[in-house]
Amino acid sequence: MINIVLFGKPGAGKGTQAEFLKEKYNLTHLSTGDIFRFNIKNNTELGLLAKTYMDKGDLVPDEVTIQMLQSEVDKNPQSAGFLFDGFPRTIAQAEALDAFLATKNQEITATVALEADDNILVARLLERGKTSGRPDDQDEEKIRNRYQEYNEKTAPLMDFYKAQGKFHAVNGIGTIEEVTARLTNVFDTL
Ligand SMILES: Nc1ncnc2c1ncn2[C@@H]1O[C@H](COP(=O)(O)OP(=O)(O)O)[C@@H](O)[C@H]1O
Repeated sequence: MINIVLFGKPGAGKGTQAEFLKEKYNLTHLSTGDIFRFNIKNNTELGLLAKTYMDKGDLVPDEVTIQMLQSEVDKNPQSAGFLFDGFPRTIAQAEALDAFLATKNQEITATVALEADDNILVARLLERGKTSGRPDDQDEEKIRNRYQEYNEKTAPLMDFYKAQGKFHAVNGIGTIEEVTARLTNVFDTL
């Protein structure tokens, strides 16, 4: 069983690459952003709560996010492994994930980061905002706020996983196929 954290800034291409990787490696793809958006669409209590944070580009509180993620993992007891996308995004989430997996005699196998320059990513998100309908992609100020959240709360995770010897990075700039090939090279060593 392999459990991978797909890591990277907003717009780095995690969702796009996850679609391919989950098929090739037979992993259950869990995107916290997608799960929150599904809840917003269906007007659930969780969705209404998450929306107040997401629309501003703020992170949803840890307690809510951790609980949701754990319940999604528990919905897939037969899974051959998980591909976590957009989670963990804070040290508290990463610690909670380690503790939760340990209760199942599991662990994170590796964290694989997609790296790209902020200016390229902001341009990508504004482009995506034209068609995605996502409010957080349509306003440069909200996008900048997401990067601030990333720098303050998520970037420290790189050292967290490096300290465990689990951090790998690939260049996220190039065609989708080029980036997929780089990711596959790393996954095949795990
Ligand atoms: N692990 C998480 N912790 C807190 N908030 C989250 C988490 N994952 C997603 N979110 C919320 O959902 C929003 C969108 O996330 P996501 O779809 O992963 O897009 P992106 O990576 O492009 O920002 C985030 O800005 C945040 O508000």
